[in-house]
Amino acid sequence: MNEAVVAAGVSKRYGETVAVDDVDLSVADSEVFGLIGPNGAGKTTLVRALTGTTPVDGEITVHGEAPTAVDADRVGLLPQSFSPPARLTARELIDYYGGLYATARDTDDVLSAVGMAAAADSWYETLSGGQQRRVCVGIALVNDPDLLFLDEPTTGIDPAGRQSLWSLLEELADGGTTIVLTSHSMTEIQRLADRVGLLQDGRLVAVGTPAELIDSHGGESQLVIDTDQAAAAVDALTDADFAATPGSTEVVVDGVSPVEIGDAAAVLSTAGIEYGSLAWSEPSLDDVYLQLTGEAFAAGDADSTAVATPPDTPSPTGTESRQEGAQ
Ligand SMILES: Nc1ncnc2c1ncn2[C@@H]1O[C@H](COP(=O)(O)OP(=O)(O)OP(=O)(O)O)[C@@H](O)[C@H]1O
Repeated sequence: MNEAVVAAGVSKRYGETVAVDDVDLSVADSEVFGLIGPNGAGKTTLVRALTGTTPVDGEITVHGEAPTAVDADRVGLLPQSFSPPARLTARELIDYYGGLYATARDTDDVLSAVGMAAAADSWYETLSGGQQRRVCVGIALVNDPDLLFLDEPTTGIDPAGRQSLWSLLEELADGGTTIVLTSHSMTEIQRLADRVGLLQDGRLVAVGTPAELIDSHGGESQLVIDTDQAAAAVDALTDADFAATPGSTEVVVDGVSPVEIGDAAAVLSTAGIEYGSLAWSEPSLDDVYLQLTGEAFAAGDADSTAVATPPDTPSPTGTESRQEGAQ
């Protein structure tokens, strides 16, 4: 398989700050590579290095050439901070940036692909933040690149808009476009990326497919039982060979497969233990991120978990999700 991007021993210092620290990385043709990591980890600096917009130590090739020498018609870039002329309409901006390339996609196609057909004739400065970001994504796509760098493409875009941009990026990826994207949304990365690299303090500390990373660093699936009889529940579950640990009003059972949820419920019923809900979750990229960075997430970006409620008990108290993501 051909490599679209290869970085070897790439480092970047800003004075005393080591923004990128000896990173080796390769991205194959048609691959979607996601870069994750805390604020200040070096994601933007690495994207800037790979696109030749900042000089670095080390070796980088893009389509076999130095990033500054590569054919601009083949590469698209959405920087993290990008402010196109404010008093041009969305349509004029797509037209304008398209005119900078030898060939460009049809302006109306681009506008509709990024969900901006209806507001195409509004000045950029009058658009909402999310609409502005959509226009910027459109600008990055306008030359129909076969290699696309997107630095936090969906920041500020509402959930429906994000879903449609994810579909758009999936279509591009299915069509063979190589994509390097950064994101703080683990949902986004898990959905889009074939492989993921986690940067921390400038170093690439883990690389792999989402499944590989979850396998190595995500921990086990968990069943969380909401009950006032935590100690008795732990005793009963432990006797039945479940790995149960008590909390104040809950019991956490590690390593429970979906088919074992019913067995755990039966153990509780047999022991006469009342509970409010059973919430099952499998490890996700969020858990990998938490494990490797030691950071905690803010609320938001919840995905689904399976919840079972016993008969004749109060309504469930809610779901616990291990797929909460920082946005
Ligand atoms: N132009 C600059 N001058 C000085 N320091 C910089 C500059 N750009 C980035 N840095 C520093 O380099 C480090 C990496 O920053 P970078 O923007 O690459 O991180 P990031 O992972 O993209 O963060 P975020 O998730 O907040 O976007 C940070 O410590 C940042 O303060």
